[in-house]
Amino acid sequence: KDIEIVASARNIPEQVVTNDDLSQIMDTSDEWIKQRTGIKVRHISAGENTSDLAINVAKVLLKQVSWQADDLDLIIVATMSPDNMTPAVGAMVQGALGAKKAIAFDISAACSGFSYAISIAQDIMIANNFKNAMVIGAEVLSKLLDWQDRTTSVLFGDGAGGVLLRLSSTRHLLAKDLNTFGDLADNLVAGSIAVADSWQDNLHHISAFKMNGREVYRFATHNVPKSILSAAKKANISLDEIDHYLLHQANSRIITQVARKLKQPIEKFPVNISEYGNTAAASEAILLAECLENKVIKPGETIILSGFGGGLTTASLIYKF
Ligand SMILES: O=C(O)C1CCN(c2ccc(-c3cc(CO)ccc3Cl)cn2)CC1
Repeated sequence: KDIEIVASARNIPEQVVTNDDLSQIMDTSDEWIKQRTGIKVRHISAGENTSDLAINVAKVLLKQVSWQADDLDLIIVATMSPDNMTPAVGAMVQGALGAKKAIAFDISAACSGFSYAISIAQDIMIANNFKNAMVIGAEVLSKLLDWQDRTTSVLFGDGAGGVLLRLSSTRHLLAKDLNTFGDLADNLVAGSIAVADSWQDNLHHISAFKMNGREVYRFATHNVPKSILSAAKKANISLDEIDHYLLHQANSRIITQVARKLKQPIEKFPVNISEYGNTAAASEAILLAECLENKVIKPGETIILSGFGGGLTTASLIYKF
């Protein structure tokens, strides 16, 4: 028993914010952002919250298959920017679809979240003999950013993507390598809700994104190749047998460095960061949906999905279409 990806979709806010727009409100430049990150524009919510993007993805996914909403057994949303502590975005999607049979919840693993969620969906589906699942990565990071902090706010964007999974008798998810480095947790923090000194004065304040960019960058260049090699070993395949490397779109220079470290041609590494910025848990979902829609990924080909970021975490999945 295994899982098979049978549909993919993405939903991106219409509003585009350019690097020049940002240089009007903080001390940065189109040149610096493009050169250091690869980002040209990002899409920023004009009022849509994370659940709105996730529900849009869910509806497009169901349109692609003949399933009804109440055929769904499981809905998992990976997000670090939910609408609420409760209800979960997953539950809001379940309610909006009327998918009454589905159990639905969120998982929080930042930029590794989509890969963690697919891995967890596979385990739950096999353990419970669920026939299908919907897995979505959705973020409205703009609500968490400090738009005066040029070291973080220029890097991120909003968006959502997702897949439908079906229980399958043929093998597809050849290996998974999930890791958490909690000792490095403080290097990427967003949305902290502090406790007031005296309980009746609770602060109702959520903290903005804070990142030790140098440390997270170093962490990624060191641990992403390790995670990919570990997954390839578990799948008993060589790196040359992987047709496409879909890395979390955190920074274009990291992608180049990982390709060089793994001695794999850069053509195997699709990049769309120039259009979206870093969309955390939505990043891999959007990239996967685009690569499937543009037929970059062909039937029978093998890909690796590799997420890395907050936690700190890494997560690599090897999937054969
Ligand atoms: O000075 C420069 O060149 C700066 C140096 C710092 N940079 C960084 C640093 C870290 C990230 C990052 C973020 C996440 C969060 O999802 C996950 C994974 C990564 Cl590797 C992205 N950019 C930008 C260019």
